[in-house]
Amino acid sequence: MKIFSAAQLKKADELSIKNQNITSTQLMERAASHVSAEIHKRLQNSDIAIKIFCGVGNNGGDGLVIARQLIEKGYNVKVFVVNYTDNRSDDFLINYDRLKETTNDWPEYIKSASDFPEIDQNEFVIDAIFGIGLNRPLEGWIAKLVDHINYSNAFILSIDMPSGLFSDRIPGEEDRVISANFTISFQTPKLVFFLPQTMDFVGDLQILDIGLDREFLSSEKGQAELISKPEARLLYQPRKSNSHKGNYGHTLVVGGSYGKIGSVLLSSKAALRTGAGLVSTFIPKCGYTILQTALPEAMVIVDKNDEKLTHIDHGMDPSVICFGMGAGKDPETLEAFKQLLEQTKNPMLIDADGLNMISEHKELLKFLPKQSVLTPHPKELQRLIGDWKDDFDKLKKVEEFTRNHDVILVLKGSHTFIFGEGNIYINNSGNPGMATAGSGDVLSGIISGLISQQYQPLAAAILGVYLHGLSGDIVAENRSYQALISGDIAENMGAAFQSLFAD
Ligand SMILES: NC(=O)C1=CN([C@@H]2O[C@H](COP(=O)(O)OP(=O)(O)OC[C@H]3O[C@@H](n4cnc5c(N)ncnc54)[C@H](O)[C@@H]3O)[C@@H](O)[C@H]2O)[C@@H](O)CC1
Ligand SMILES: Nc1ncnc2c1ncn2[C@@H]1O[C@H](COP(=O)(O)OP(=O)(O)O)[C@@H](O)[C@H]1O
Ligand SMILES: [K+]
Repeated sequence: MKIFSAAQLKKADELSIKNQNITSTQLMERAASHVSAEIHKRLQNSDIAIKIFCGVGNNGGDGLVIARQLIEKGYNVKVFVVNYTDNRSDDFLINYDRLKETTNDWPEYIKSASDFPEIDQNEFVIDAIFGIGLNRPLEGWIAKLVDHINYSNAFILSIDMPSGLFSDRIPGEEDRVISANFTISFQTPKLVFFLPQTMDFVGDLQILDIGLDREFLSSEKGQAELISKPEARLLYQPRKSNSHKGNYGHTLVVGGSYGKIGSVLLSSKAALRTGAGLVSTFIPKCGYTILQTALPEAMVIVDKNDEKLTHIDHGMDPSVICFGMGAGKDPETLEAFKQLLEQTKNPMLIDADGLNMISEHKELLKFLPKQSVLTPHPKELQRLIGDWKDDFDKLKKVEEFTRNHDVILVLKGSHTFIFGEGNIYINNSGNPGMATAGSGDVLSGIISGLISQQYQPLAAAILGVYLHGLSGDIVAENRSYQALISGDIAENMGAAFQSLFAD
């Protein structure tokens, strides 16, 4: 699903009104009807007290329509107009009149802090104060109202955006933003719903299709693309029945040091479980018995050195080399890594200490094979590209980096971002149970396993990240977040592949 900017969404609204020959009031009615239907489905005529806070723009207009429709269904609704200005949008005014025709319990006006209503923690608050029209931080009593709502501990549903959240910048520390439990947003998600600095304001997220112009939505380039099952499915390449292991490539996993052989084991197992035809490992001697015992399906070649990598003379022609997990940064390992980079022409996957060595020796960047996949977590990224001002600045810097070095970059996190070929992809699978040692090693193996099967590196990164999260989700469902360990993610790849086509 594409992610659009506020300006693009406004354009989509205008085009839809023109091409569908409807008024903006009708579009608002349609959008808000979807929301009230959704609320009705969940509340099932409960007698919970609903307080709806409406701004005086179109987000407030949505709130008024939702109020009217819920009142018509018999819900216990109280409407408050957050009167931050005496100007009103046309559709606010139209829907204000319509609301008055529906109820004698007219909206109350909030013009200062003394007008704030009490909000009980058992009530249901609908936040329709500001949507994508917010263009400056909330001030004075409106900022206080946001605190008042947040501190009430009531359940908060935000319409389109949590009020106070900008669609194109990070709020400052002093800025007030509604902390929603649930956000229902129109047509497409907004980029800030996925950034680490702003995602917590959103709560659970639901996107409602309000029937905006299809032609525009499909032809316009988004700011980013959200990767869920339908998008991941499109990248999948079926296996031919008339095939053999040679068709699925050879993944060489290079890494490990004394006490960290497990990382190579995790990556190698993940590559095999993802479908690589052959998997070999190149490790220090101390890992030989461990690997041969724990993973008999993999071949093992060892370094001359017992405890670290010093000469990576693998003598093979692998489809892809996955480098760095547990490798350490010993000067001899650094030298061996440099030679490996110089010798390798195919795209590589570089993780962990591979990334750290590049960060400390930026001259290595020029030896990176084109279209290699780098998989940093945020700390590794900071070592690689330096500091950033905020998450938007980070996106810009990573885009520049991937362009300058012709690489794919997988920025791991609760929503992993994939950068490549001028686009940003945001992963929508995964869960906090995956915040556990070694889950990054498993991801490296999965992506490498896909590259070895001739997926393009960018497609391998997107599909690999999605499947990794999906596998983690299936494990967490059966075992809980706490009990999930990274080996489970690799073991469970079968269920992830099956689930890709299950519905
Ligand atoms: N046809 C349409 O236009 C549709 C619009 N929809 C709704 O319309 C919303 C956008 O509506 P608007 O463009 O009216 O904008 P908002 O309702 O988000 O904001 C209203 C106005 O408040 C002013 N404002 C911004 N920041 C402020 C601040 N800090 N303090 C005081 N005033 C401030 C701005 O002038 C802004 O236009 C969407 O988020 C969505 O909820 C939906 O009904 C779908 C259809
Ligand atoms: N809260 C979370 N939600 C979803 N995925 C997560 C979460 N925390 C971590 N992950 C995933 O787990 C992996 C952790 O990788 P990494 O930090 O390299 O760990 P390690 O070094 O232990 O292997 C990444 O793929 C990341 O996206
Ligand atoms: K809102």
